[in-house]
Amino acid sequence: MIDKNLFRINRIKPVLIGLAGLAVLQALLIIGQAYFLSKGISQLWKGATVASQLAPIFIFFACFMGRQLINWLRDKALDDYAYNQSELIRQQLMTKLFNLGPQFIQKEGTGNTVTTAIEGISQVENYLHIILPKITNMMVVPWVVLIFVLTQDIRSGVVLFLVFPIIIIFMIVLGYAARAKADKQYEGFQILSNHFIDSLRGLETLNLLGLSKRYGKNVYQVSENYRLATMGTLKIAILSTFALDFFTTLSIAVIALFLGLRLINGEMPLFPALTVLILAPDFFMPIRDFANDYHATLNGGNTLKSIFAILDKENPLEQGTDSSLPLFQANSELALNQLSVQYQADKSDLALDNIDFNWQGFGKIGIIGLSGSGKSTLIKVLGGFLPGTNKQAIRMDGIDCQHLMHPDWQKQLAYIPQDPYIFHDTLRYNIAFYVPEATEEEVHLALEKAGLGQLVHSLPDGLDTVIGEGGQALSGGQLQRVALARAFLDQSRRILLFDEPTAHLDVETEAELKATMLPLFDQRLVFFATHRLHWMKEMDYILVLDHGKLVEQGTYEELSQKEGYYQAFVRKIRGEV
Ligand SMILES: Nc1ncnc2c1ncn2[C@@H]1O[C@H](COP(=O)(O)OP(=O)(O)OP(=O)(O)O)[C@@H](O)[C@H]1O
Repeated sequence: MIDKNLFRINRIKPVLIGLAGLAVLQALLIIGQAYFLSKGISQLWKGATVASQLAPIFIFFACFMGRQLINWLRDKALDDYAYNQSELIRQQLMTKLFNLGPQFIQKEGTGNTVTTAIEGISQVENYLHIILPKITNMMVVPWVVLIFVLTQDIRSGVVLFLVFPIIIIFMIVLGYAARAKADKQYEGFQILSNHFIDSLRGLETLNLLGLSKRYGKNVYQVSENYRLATMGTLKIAILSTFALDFFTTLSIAVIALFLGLRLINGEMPLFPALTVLILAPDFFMPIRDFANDYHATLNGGNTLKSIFAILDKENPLEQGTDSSLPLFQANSELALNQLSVQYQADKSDLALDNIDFNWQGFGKIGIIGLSGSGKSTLIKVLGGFLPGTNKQAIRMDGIDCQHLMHPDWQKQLAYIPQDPYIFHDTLRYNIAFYVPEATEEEVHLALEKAGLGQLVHSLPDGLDTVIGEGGQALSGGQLQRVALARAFLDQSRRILLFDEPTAHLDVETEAELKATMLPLFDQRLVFFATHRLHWMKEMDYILVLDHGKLVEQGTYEELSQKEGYYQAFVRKIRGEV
């Protein structure tokens, strides 16, 4: 019933101890309130004047105000605590997601990860804020009240004591049912998020194929399933609230009945009877509060569980990052030693199979092969997104490592894929992304080199024009130029990784872009994956991949003169075979 994950929150123990202290104080104030109210009323009943009862009435009000004050102080302290902790969890989650890399997000679904990181965190904040005081109150207040009731009237105390476990059992049973429903609801929510983001991404394709209406029905069905799951959770929540209210009200009525009968028979004086009667609802109040909010916070609890499940995931790229990696320079050496890559540990398929390759200094290395041959996978390994299967898969200037996910390495890289990521931000931010401290002149120079000079002048706000999703639309070629401008701006990034950068550009745009790109390759280590043959003439060395194997390597001249895989590939691409 009480979420174990809560105990993993930072500084939770002192907070729980503090809240328990406040709960004891609350309980004493509840008792004080009932005691002095009953005292005043019973004295007035006996004929005392109002003036003579001012002291108990005043203390009653003081206790009442004290309770409100404690609630206020507690809420304020918890506001800060819940906010700070949820921010901390968000940071931990983001760091973990960066460490787990793009493969993890691909597997989990972007929508799911985004929902967890954005919406989920605010649910966790709400959850912490609500659930912590409810738990401590439920653990403390009823018992302090019960001890006092026992001192006033043993029989009523026993009734309260006996009813309590029945209510707890009810809560547990309904809690399990609610959890099962909430899990289903959360699952529905995740499917809905993934579905929604996928639909948005594919909207253009769906429209082009005239399938948007049919797909709309699909979206409706997914959201309908989510609605049904939500209604199921609500039904259980309402049922459990009803059951709890019914049992607690019944118990209070039983106590009131017996107290009334004993009062009529003269077996009990008015003061203790009234005190017990006033205290009985307060005995049940914390558990009712907990149960009511339990359902409202189930999503927060579920999110916390799924966040911790992500945080607990073993970081595949953590080992072997201890030693620092040197800067890649003109005499540096990079070697791949029997590099193999496997996407799914449970499957035997290798995306790269025993690749051996040595390189010294700067230069341009073309990676060529048919679709699925492993070009992108090799680029991902070189970018540090994927590890090799063996511990010495990569050797950088004499340092062996299983992967290159290392800040020392990654800060030397510029990665230019087929669809470079453009942030919804200004053109300036997007270009100065690697070097935020770049001056206006430097940004302009990089833009000129990348062939974007004219574009900037035509944009409404120049460098401050917002691009990316929802901003000023740019063509595929212009987006590639933005990515190139990033690389031009940061001269310290000496390793360039291109993954089919021109794959979906037309021939003219590609030719223009090529002229822009080639000067960038000077004095850099360039890996250029493509299946467009004309790039190979510009390369110093070529790697030919086939089904994950490095089947041939050499200079353009060497490979062109040999009747090997490269020639076979060229013929295939030209449609000669
Ligand atoms: N995320 C992934 N999970 C599982 N398998 C993958 C994943 N990405 C690629 N693969 C598999 O790894 C192999 C190599 O794929 P890769 O994308 O590296 O080839 P490629 O040469 O870049 O292809 P293309 O030219 O079509 O981009 C393929 O068999 C592919 O199915």
